[in-house]
Amino acid sequence: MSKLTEKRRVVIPVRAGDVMAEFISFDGDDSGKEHIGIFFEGTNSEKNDIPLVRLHSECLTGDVFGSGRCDCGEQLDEAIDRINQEGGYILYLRQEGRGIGLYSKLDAYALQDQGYDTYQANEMLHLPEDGRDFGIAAEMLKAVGVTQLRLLTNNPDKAKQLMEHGIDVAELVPTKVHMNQHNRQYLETKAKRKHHTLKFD
Ligand SMILES: Nc1nc2c(ncn2[C@@H]2O[C@H](COP(=O)(O)OP(=O)(O)OP(=O)(O)O)[C@@H](O)[C@H]2O)c(=O)[nH]1
Ligand SMILES: [Zn+2]
Repeated sequence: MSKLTEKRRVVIPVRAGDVMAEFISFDGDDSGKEHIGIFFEGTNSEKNDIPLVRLHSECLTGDVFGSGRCDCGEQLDEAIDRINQEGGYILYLRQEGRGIGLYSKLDAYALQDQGYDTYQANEMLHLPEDGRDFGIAAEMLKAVGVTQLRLLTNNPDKAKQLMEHGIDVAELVPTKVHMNQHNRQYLETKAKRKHHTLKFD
C-alpha cells in the first residue's frame, strides 16, 4: 500500500499547446515538498504496454533557464518528446541540486569554479554528494497504479532505489548525451564516480 494517494489531475496543454499533459498532485507526503506527476497518454499508434517513466530532479537553472553547466534542461525536453510519443510519466521531483537546494547548489558551483568537481564541492560544504531518496518516486508510482516501467535515465542508482521500493524496472532506456563545453567535466565526473552511462549516438 502506498502512503500517498492521488489528490487531483488537471490537463495542461504544454509546449505552446502542442502537447497535452495531465498534472497530478498527491496527498500524504509530510515532507512539505510538492512533487508532481505528469502523465502523457502517448501519440504512437502502437504503444508498448509498459509505460516509459522519467524521474527528473528539479534544476531551476537548467530546466527554466537552459543553463549550460548541466544537461537537465535538454534531458527534460527529450523526456517530454519521448514520453509524449510513447506514453508514460515524468515525475518532477523537488530535489534541487541533488537534494541540497538551490542556494547550496550555487555555493557548490562557486567551489567548482575554483577547481573542485561536482561531488567534492558538496562535500566541501558538508553536504551529501547526492542526498536524493527516490523512495518518494516509488510511492508516487504506486499511487497512480504503476508497478512496472521502462526507466529513462543514465543513472543506475535511480533504478536500484526504485527496485528496492518494490517497482519492477523492466528496461533501462538511456537518454541522449547532451554535452557542451561547459558541462563536459560534470558529465564525465558522473560517469566516472557514479557509473552513469554516457552513450554517444
Ligand atoms: N549539488 C549539485 N547538483 C547539481 C549540479 N549540477 C546539477 N545538479 C542537480 O542534479 C540533479 C540532476 O537531476 P537528474 O537529471 O534527474 O538526474 P541524474 O542523476 O543526472 O540522472 P539522469 O536520470 O541520468 O539524468 C538536479 O537536481 C540538478 O539541480 C552540481 O554541480 N551540484
Ligand atoms: Zn541541471
